[in-house]
Amino acid sequence: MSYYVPRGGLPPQTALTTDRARFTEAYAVIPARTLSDITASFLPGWDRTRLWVLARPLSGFAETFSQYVVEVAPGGGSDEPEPDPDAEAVLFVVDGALTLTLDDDEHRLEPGSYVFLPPGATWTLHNRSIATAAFHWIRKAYEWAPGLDAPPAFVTRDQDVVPIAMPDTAGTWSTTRFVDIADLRHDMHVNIVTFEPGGSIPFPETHVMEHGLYVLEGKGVYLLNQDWVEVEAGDFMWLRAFCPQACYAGGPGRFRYLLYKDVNRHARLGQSRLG
Ligand SMILES: NC(=O)N[C@H](N)C(=O)O
Repeated sequence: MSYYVPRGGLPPQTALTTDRARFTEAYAVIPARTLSDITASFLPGWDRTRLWVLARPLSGFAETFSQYVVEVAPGGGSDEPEPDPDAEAVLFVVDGALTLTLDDDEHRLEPGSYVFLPPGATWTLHNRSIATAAFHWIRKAYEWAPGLDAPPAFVTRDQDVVPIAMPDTAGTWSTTRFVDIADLRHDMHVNIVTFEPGGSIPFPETHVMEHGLYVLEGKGVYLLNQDWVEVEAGDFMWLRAFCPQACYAGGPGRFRYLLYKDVNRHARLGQSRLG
């Protein structure tokens, strides 16, 4: 498996400023080279760590998630990584080696490692190696549902999960699912979508679920609302609810992205006009 790893820095002064960056009512595109030193920030409680915030709720409670790419230098990390007791999270490692403690267990994470953390999980994360490590961190306020507990934490790897081919696509479009879709304790899915060259989403999927799409590998052309946008490894797309979406994989290799999606809960009701 190979995953794009942002390196920061700054584009050279000779670079053109035209790029594919977009911010519209329905979606945003953050091209890979936008993850420069200028747009990095730091977090309280984290040592020798910087991050790029790719997504966050923008208009009150209308959006559901936040997403970061986090870079941890040797000796860095956190003993108190998550300040919000309601936050659930997925961590997906793209570079280097990290040591996770989860309750009393220690896990060595490597590129492809995937961690689900329910709200209130007891965890720490450190880089005890001599090289920089990087991971994606997707966070959401967990929505409790009557009669259901929060799902348990787990650690797995992209390499160990068999992708499920979409029907009638001859295997050119598949999804690596890290949780059972029948497990309604989960209110978010973070999957990896893979297209072989020539694979496509051949219709404008339009649905209430929001998305964060981080391109891990390859390139493609993506329909976002009314616009076709070329995207490549390291680019991030933020899609609001209902944003129509389709794509063609560009080849010559696979086109893969990490996909966030909110699922399995009632739509919040608007404010009552009665009384
Ligand atoms: N843009 C996407 O990859 N969307 C997925 N098919 C999905 O919504 O599950």
